[in-house]
Formats: sequence, structure tokens, C-alpha cells
Amino acid sequence: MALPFSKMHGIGNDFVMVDCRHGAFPLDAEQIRAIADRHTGVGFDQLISIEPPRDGSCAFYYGIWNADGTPSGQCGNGVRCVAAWLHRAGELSIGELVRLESPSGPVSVRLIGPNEVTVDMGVPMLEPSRIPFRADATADRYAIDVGGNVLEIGSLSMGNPHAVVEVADLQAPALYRLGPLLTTHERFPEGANAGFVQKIDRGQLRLRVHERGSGWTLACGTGACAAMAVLRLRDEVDERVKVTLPGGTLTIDWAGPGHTLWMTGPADFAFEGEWLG
Ligand SMILES: N[C@H](CCC[C@H](N)C(=O)O)C(=O)O
Repeated sequence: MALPFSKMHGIGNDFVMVDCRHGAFPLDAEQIRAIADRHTGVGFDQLISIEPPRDGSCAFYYGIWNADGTPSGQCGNGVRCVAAWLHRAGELSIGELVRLESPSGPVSVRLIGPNEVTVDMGVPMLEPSRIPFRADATADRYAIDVGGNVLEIGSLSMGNPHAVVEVADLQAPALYRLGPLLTTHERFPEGANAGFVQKIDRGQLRLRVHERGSGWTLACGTGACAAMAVLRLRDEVDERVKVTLPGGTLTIDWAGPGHTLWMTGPADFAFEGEWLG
């Protein structure tokens, strides 16, 4: 198969973008894993398709797959890249607000510049059954046993499931063991993206994320939204927070429960290619 693609990234969270505006999505899980291989394929954290909308109120649909071939409901860095990709394809103007359909429902995007995008990511979902997370009632902290350590986590869905752990030191080696265990924890029946967040002050956070289906990433957009929302629910941060990940910084704005959350950051092209698999 000769599959044209664009390689993009949002602060180092990298994507293979496949144009399916005029044809069906052509890949199965095995082919997705082959493209994801960083030695024998192209390499990506997520593969993203751009397709006609299924919901008529949206301009385009985008599908999301992790490096292990599993689908996801949302991708924050990815949706910014979808917006920049649509701009390059002549489908979206700078300044225009447009609704895009993700697997978990609509989001609204606006290009601030050709490579800078702001996204209304919707209302964070806090009810355990909607994450999904096994717990009796909604809380801003849950105690959970992870490999013999009791951790206090926050949890919510941004269209995909997140567990957020506040830590004093993001460099602590123990995190590297806990990330994979939390991602596959039995209390998350569909797995979770595991974020470790260190508060610098009420307007700045540092974050590392071990992603479901892709492992440690340089950045996770929905993870940044989730970390900010968890700390905002505990009144530990203000309405505007800069979240710095290993690959760069995102700005997250959220007034609180019931409000939609906005994420702003870059979306960059690396190259155009053709996968010959
Ligand atoms: N990198 C993404 C999240 C990918 C989602 C994924 N790992 C999952 O939910 O399975 C982001 O920027 O939000």
C-alpha cells in the first residue's frame, strides 16, 4: 500500500495524519502498529484520520488511534494539529471558529495563527461512570492502591479517561514505575492516561504523562486539561494555568464545573511522506 500522510506534532506529541476526506479509512490495527514502529515504520504517538463529519453540525470528523492500534475518544494536541492541517489544505481560515467532531463528540477550534490553535475542549466529565472509573460517588480525590502504594488521585474524562497524581517532585524515580501500573489499573475498565503533576504556583504546573496505548509522551493535551481541572477543583490553581510538559507549554483556561475548558498551544508540520507497507 502507498499511503500519503503528513507528520505533525504538538509540543512533541507526534502524529501521522491521514487524509480520508474523499475515501474510507484504509488501515486495520496491525497496519497502524506497523506505521507506529519508530524503526521500521514512521513512528507516532497517535495516528489521526480526517474524515467527512457524521454529525451535520460539524465541518469534519477526526479519528484517533494509539501506537498499539487501540482507538481513543479524544486527543488535545491532535485536534490542534487537525486544525493546522485543515488550514494548510485550504479548508479553514485564521480566526474562524469551527466545530470538529471527535469520537467523543464536538469540539470547537480557532486558529490564532497558522501554527497556533485554541480549542474549546468541552466540559470535563467528573462522574465516575462516565470516565469510566470504579468508584461509588464523584469526589475530588480518590484513594487507590497502585502496586502496593496507596495513591491519592483525581480522575475525570476529557472524552478519554485520566488519572492525575499531584507530586512534590516530578523527577522522583518511583513515578516511572507507577505510570504504567496506573494506566492499566483495574479500577479503570478502559485504562487511563496517567498524569503526574507538580504545582509551581497558582498559575503554573509541570506535568508528565504515561499514555494509555502509547506510553510516556513528550506531551499530552487532554492530560494537561485534566491536570489543570483536577487542581482547579481543589482550588489550588487560578482560572488560567500554563502547563509545561517535557516538549513544551500549553495554556489552559477553565472557570470551573459546568464550564467548558479551553486549551491553547502550537501545532507544527514536520514533513509529508508516503508509507509503503
Ligand atoms: N496525546 C493525546 C491523548 C491521546 C489519547 C490516548 N493515549 C488515549 O486516551 O488512549 C492528547 O494530546 O490529548
